[in-house]
Amino acid sequence: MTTDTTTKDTTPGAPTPGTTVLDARGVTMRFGGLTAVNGVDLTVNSGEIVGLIGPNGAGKTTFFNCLTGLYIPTEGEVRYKGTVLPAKSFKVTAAGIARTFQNIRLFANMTVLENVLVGRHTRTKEGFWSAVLRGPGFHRAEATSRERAMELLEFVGLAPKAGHLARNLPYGEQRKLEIARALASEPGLLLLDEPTAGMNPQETRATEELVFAIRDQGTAVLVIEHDMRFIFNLCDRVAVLVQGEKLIEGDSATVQGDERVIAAYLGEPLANDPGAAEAAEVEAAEAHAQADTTTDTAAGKENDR
Ligand SMILES: Nc1ncnc2c1ncn2[C@@H]1O[C@H](COP(=O)(O)OP(=O)(O)OP(=O)(O)O)[C@@H](O)[C@H]1O
Repeated sequence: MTTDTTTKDTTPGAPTPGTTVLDARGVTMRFGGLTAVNGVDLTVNSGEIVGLIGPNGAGKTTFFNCLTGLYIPTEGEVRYKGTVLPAKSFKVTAAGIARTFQNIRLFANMTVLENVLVGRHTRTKEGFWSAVLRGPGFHRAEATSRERAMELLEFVGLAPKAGHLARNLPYGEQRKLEIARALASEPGLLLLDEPTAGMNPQETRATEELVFAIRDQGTAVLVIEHDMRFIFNLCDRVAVLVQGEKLIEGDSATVQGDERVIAAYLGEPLANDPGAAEAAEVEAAEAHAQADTTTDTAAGKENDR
């Protein structure tokens, strides 16, 4: 795996830096009466790593699910390279968006190599009969897939463990394998949902290098993460979700220094935030009740005399 964090892909056919890969507009997702994501706009350009942060329950994973066809947004539109995405996750993967999940979802009893090969299926043109009859076309395609899968394992540093069962890998390597499997579909955009959750500092640092290398190979990245140091080191741009709405978006320095972001993480009420009116009402009611109790107590003391 290369650890060069500065070079950009200059091979022919690589996307022009700065072109829009993902364009999400007004994405809203409601579950009954709960609005988990509310009118969120977000773009990711080629050559970029964009971070999506926010407190627990802010709507980050729901937004990811809207991007990958797992959920059909109640409102809004998601375009990948200018085309509106189909509302089926396998079609979204075929279009060029791959993802990893918050909780590792590997095929535990398959080998490391087989897990990556599963990720290749959207890029394999051989059909059902070819697989059943196992003709020369099938064997050629299988050999190409294995070669590409081994390249990816080399890239993430797991080639020596290609024959191991996935369940026997240490945690950090299982996360790497998930990334390799996602890359096997040759995505133009990779969505990572909490890629460093449960990792030690060395594993987190290695993941950072891996994400830079993925970006340098021409894949744009959108990443959800709670580890702020990781996010602010890694991302060109960071968007903050709070209670389903985008609070702010900017470079790491801007977002890190924004008082509203700090307040959102500390749980302080924000000016103009979605729950501010209700919080103010509750506070006023509590203050009123407190005042009544004080008066009653004073009056009681008066009557006791
Ligand atoms: N399938 C669902 N049905 C009903 N409510 C849901 C569903 N999925 C998520 N929610 C709710 O939507 C809100 C946003 O949840 P979501 O998991 O997207 O937040 P998050 O920012 O990813 O949180 P975390 O950082 O804890 O993973 C939460 O109130 C959650 O309970």
